[in-house]
Amino acid sequence: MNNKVLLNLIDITVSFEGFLALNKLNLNLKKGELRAVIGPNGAGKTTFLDVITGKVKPTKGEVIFKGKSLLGRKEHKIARLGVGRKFQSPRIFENLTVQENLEISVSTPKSPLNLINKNIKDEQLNEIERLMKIVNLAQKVDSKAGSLSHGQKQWLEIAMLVGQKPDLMLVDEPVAGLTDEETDLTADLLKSLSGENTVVVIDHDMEFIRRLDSNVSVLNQGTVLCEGTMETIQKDQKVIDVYLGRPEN
Ligand SMILES: Nc1ncnc2c1ncn2[C@@H]1O[C@H](COP(=O)(O)OP(=O)(O)OP(=O)(O)O)[C@@H](O)[C@H]1O
Repeated sequence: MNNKVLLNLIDITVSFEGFLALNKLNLNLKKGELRAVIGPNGAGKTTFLDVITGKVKPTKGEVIFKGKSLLGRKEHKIARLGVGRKFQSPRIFENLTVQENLEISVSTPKSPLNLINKNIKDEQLNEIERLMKIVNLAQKVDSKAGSLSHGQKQWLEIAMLVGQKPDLMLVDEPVAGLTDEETDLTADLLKSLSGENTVVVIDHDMEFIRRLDSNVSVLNQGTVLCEGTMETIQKDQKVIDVYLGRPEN
């Protein structure tokens, strides 16, 4: 892993008709880093992702990605610059096979036409094989994506995201609704992707976050309350008061 900063959020404020969803949020990410972002409901986690992807325009502040400001850029331009996002519920093509879904993700330009024309190069087929192994779906290549378990659908979508080779992967609540075993496998998968990939993961499941073994940013009321290893944040009284001390955590 190198120490190059990939993403820099500086004093980001987002106001929704006067309500501050983000309030002078500062956060830096290094290339190759895996970062967990946690915090109580309404802390601003989704808004934080929305600012990076360009869905929400900050009222104040600056977002620097690969040395360039993202402010004022359209969502698709930011995606093209190398920001990929996985939403909470899988957005896969249920009627296509696992292989076909991955063919779409690695095809350039991205279009189902490339799939219909079987416009897939050898190196892309190799990449698909590699991705299927990473997410443990090699036995399911010809299965319709719709027939996969919820966990397998999540992994397929993660593989599709990796296949697009983004410089930054944003992963929103990947383990909601997964079994304990699937949750552990998802943590191991995301861990294995870091180094090569820079990954931000948002979730509420503390066992999952612990297993990621990454640095954690705790958001509260639109700002970073605490940052550090799981050990560090668990001992922080502010974090205990606003988040970890609550019975559901
Ligand atoms: N478009 C909007 N208009 C007004 N308020 C909004 C809008 N989007 C979000 N908010 C408010 O901003 C705050 C932060 O919301 P956000 O969804 O970012 O929190 P979160 O940490 O992702 O919460 P959760 O864990 O529940 O998903 C919340 O109080 C929410 O109600």
